[in-house]
Amino acid sequence: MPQSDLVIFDLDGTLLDTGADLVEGLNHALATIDVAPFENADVNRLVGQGTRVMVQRALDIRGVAHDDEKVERLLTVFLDHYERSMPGASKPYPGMLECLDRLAADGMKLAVCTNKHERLARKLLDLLDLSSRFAFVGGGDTFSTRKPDGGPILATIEKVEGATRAVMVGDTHNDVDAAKAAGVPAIVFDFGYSDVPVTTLGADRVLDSYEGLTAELVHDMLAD
Ligand SMILES: O=C(O)COP(=O)(O)O
Ligand SMILES: [Mg+2]
Repeated sequence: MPQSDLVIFDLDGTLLDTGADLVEGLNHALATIDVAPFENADVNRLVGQGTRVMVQRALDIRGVAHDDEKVERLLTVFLDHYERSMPGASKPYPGMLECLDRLAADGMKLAVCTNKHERLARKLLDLLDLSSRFAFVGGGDTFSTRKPDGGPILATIEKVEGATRAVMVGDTHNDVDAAKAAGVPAIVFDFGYSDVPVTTLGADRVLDSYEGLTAELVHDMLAD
């Protein structure tokens, strides 16, 4: 089996602009208990640790007391609505498809490591006709830990046959911290859902568009 370099992508805020659909689904769930809706711009303080944490954060921000049962009930309403509405307005960021094409043309393997439920991630990628581009897709419930732990990154590398070295591409501290914990170089995009300036995250490279993500950059980073 020839060795391939692997580029691991985060999903929400990195491959796909999913924020409006996540906020819409959240608002649908919150409306059932008369909690005021959020704006799309609030996605940065809500998304990142999976949908259960998104619901908990929303209730915390609104000052609504919650127990496991309340969170579970809202999560079920959210998931049902979100999944039925897919793909909604979720779409690739500009230049993403061309980027995947050129990395694959260079012989690189591609994978997804997201904190989104694996089922939701796979379904969304299927509906957008993107699944065949990835050698492996793992979600927040695929492994025993989730980002910012390094485990999911190491497990993703193991799952992709022939992959020994990888670069992680993401949008938040979860991605950079997970990459560091796994000993893998990190690239962050500045157009995603980080709640702090991405320049403070400690990534090896900060990019403002997919145009800058070239096979040459990945080779350089792996050679460093
Ligand atoms: O759904 C989330 O909360 C985070 O998803 P991500 O890891 O793909 O950014
Ligand atoms: Mg993300």
